[in-house]
This record gives sequence, structure tokens and C-alpha cells, in this order.
Amino acid sequence: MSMEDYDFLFKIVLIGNAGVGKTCLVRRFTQGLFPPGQGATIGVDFMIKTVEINGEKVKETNHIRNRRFAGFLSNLLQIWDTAGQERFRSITQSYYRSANALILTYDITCEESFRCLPEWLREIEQYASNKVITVLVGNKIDLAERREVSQQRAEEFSEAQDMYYLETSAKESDNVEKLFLDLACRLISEARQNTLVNNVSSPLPGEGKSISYLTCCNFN
Ligand SMILES: Nc1nc2c(ncn2[C@@H]2O[C@H](COP(=O)(O)OP(=O)(O)OP(=O)(O)O)[C@@H](O)[C@H]2O)c(=O)[nH]1
Repeated sequence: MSMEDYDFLFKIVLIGNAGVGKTCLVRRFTQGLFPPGQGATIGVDFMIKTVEINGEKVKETNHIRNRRFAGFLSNLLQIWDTAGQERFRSITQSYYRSANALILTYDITCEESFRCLPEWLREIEQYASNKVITVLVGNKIDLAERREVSQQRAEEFSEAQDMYYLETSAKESDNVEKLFLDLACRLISEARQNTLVNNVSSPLPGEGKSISYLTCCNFN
């Protein structure tokens, strides 16, 4: 796999308090599973996934020829899962700078993880590019009976910060594909307008699979 196999390569970094479900969201999207007994992330973890936008799923053989012939876009998402624990902060901060998008995650059943969001936004301000796209995600909506942060409160917060907001369940797979694919669409749209972070990193081996996506840019 080389960079020429892809129309776009985007770097997406997940951040947020420890235990909010960042690793589970990444695993759900890239591997389609909810890992049992997921341990805390140490430093950073890395996964990749290819997505086809506005096209059909293309077989691996003749991949490039078919795709170019049909005018499809193949996009590689490089997804970096960072440790939420404070002691890894100096390592994880170094990954913000070249991120095209940040997924700022909190746990809807944990008020504390929501209250820490302004602190995370300060980190973003300090370490990320000013062109970065930030999405706020409230995870664990399958635990509705334990909800501590209302959807309305989170929406008001995200609107005030000019961020797109989505609620997910990595466990039940609710809105997880939507999160990453809408983000990919938005990244493509911004890349076409040349407003994105110029990312010089190259693809690395990963475990993701190809998937298709037919609609584009549901959030702006
Ligand atoms: N019920 C429910 N549990 C979840 C969900 N997502 C994650 N969890 C659980 O929450 C715990 C923490 O999940 P992780 O994905 O390791 O959290 P993390 O944000 O990556 O944590 P750090 O690596 O320490 O930063 C695990 O016990 C998961 O099983 C979800 O959508 N629903």
C-alpha cells in the first residue's frame, strides 16, 4: 500500500478522559467489535481504515484501476487512539499538531468527563492546528438509565464551542460509523478547499477493512 493508492489520507485523533470509551469506538469502527475487558491505553495506539465515498465497495484486485475509472474516491483514515490518563499527556499532546480532526469524547454517564471538556479544549487550542476539525462525542448511550449529562446540555455546549455533536454507543454500535464517515466526508470537502492541516505522515500497516459510504457531509 502506498500513498498513491489513496486520494486522501486523513489523521484523526481521539482524546478525552480515561475510560470514556475511545478505544472501544475505534475498535468498533475499524474491526466491528466491542472488546471485552479493554485495558487502559498506554500512550497512543494506531489503526487505519479505508473508506470509499460516493462509490461502491471495490474489490482489492483492480482496486486502483476500477476506482479511478469510475471516479470513486478512496480515502485512508489514520486513527490515533490516545491514553486519557493524565500521566501520558505529554506523549499524547505531541500527536495533536498534525491531526486533521480530533474526536473529543466524554461519557454521558460520567459528569466528571463532561466537566473536563473545557480543559481538553484548552489543550486543543494550545497543541492542535487552528485548522483542525473537532467533533464532540457523548459515548455509552446504551446506559441511558445511568445518564448524568443531558443531550440538551451537551448540545448547548457544543454549539457554544462551534463543534458538531453526536451521541454514540461503541457497545451497541450506535452512530459509530456515522461519526467516522461523516467526518471523512467533511475532511474531503475541506481538503478540496485546501483548508486542512497539511499532513505529511504516511500510512502504516493496520487492521481496518474497506467499507462503502454513499451519502456525504451530514454535519457542518
Ligand atoms: N456500556 C458501554 N460501555 C462502554 C462503551 N464504550 C466503552 N465502554 C466500556 O468503558 C470502559 C473503558 O473503555 P475504553 O475504550 O478502554 O476507554 P478509553 O477512553 O479508551 O480509556 P483510556 O484508554 O484509559 O483513555 C471499558 O470497560 C469498556 O467496556 C459503550 O458504548 N457502552
